[in-house]
Amino acid sequence: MFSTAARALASRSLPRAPSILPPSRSMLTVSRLSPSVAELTLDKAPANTLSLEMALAFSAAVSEIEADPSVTALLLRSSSTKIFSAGLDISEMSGPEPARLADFWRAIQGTYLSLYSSRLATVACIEGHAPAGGCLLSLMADYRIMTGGGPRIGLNETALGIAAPYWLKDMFVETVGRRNAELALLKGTLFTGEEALAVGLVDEVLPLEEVYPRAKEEVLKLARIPAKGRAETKRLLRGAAVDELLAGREADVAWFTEFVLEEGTQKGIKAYLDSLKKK
Ligand SMILES: CCCCC/C=C\CCC/C=C/CC(=O)SCCNC(=O)CCNC(=O)[C@H](O)C(C)(C)COP(=O)(O)OP(=O)(O)OC[C@H]1O[C@@H](n2cnc3c(N)ncnc32)[C@H](O)[C@@H]1OP(=O)(O)O
Repeated sequence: MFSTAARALASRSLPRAPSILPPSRSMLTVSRLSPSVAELTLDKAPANTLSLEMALAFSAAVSEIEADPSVTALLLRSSSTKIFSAGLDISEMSGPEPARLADFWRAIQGTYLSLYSSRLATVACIEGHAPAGGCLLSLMADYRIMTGGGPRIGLNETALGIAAPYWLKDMFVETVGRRNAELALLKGTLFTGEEALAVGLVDEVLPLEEVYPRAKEEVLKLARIPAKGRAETKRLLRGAAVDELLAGREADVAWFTEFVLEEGTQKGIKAYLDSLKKK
């Protein structure tokens, strides 16, 4: 929906090196809820983490869905009711090969560029945990419905000793407001559904069994809103943020790779990965 030039720039910057595997569709499934509504299901056990291949497959799937003019809306969900997505695949950042690490970050940027700028009406059905990059995926949607009680959502980067990139931080600030964002980002808060609703991070909270039916109902409703007006409104709301990342994409890659490759960061990443595996 954004300018053709911006789109071309976005796709030209995606990894093209021969060492990169082609996007695998086995980590995602795409189906139709109705002739005009697609459903994209994250299906990468055990935690739907965003590896390089997963991030590439995600953007490719969104672009493919968007390329079909009969589709006006998209429902994003997970095949697991326990984990929506556990965020970035931390093993991509542990002892990484620098060129792959840079491609990994370009691919993560690509997930944002593909969904946040989408012409489609988008709903995230968050039945399970959505920390960090999992929260990022849901923030790129237009509407979020989450399970109450157990699962957590939020940007916990600070608690892990890292910082969210500016484009993710900005999307969070836009969603929950400046003060709520400061409090949450500085502490690395992971919210329950009810807490997330109170700060505006999600739009509805329901018992698990009601989340998917309600998300389907909402996306089918949003699909009926006139597509052209919606697409232009989204461009007016989000275009500047998307253009800012497009213009500074490689600087953002440099920020990320330098930070991750530092010795101290590597020690922290390894310790965190080990703690996850020992759980
Ligand atoms: C952390 C340093 C990163 C440095 C980057 C530097 C700067 C960049 C800043 C950019 C922003 C980063 C955003 C991110 O997304 S970083 C990732 C943050 N994610 C998390 O902290 C979530 C970690 N996971 C959990 O807390 C839990 O898994 C859970 C989501 C609450 C679910 O718990 P549970 O149901 O108990 O499942 P398990 O914990 O047993 O997990 C199953 C399985 O999956 C592996 N796993 C989970 N999360 C990740 C992950 N993010 N990356 C890689 N692997 C992960 C976990 O180790 C288990 O594996 P095994 O079955 O083999 O034991």
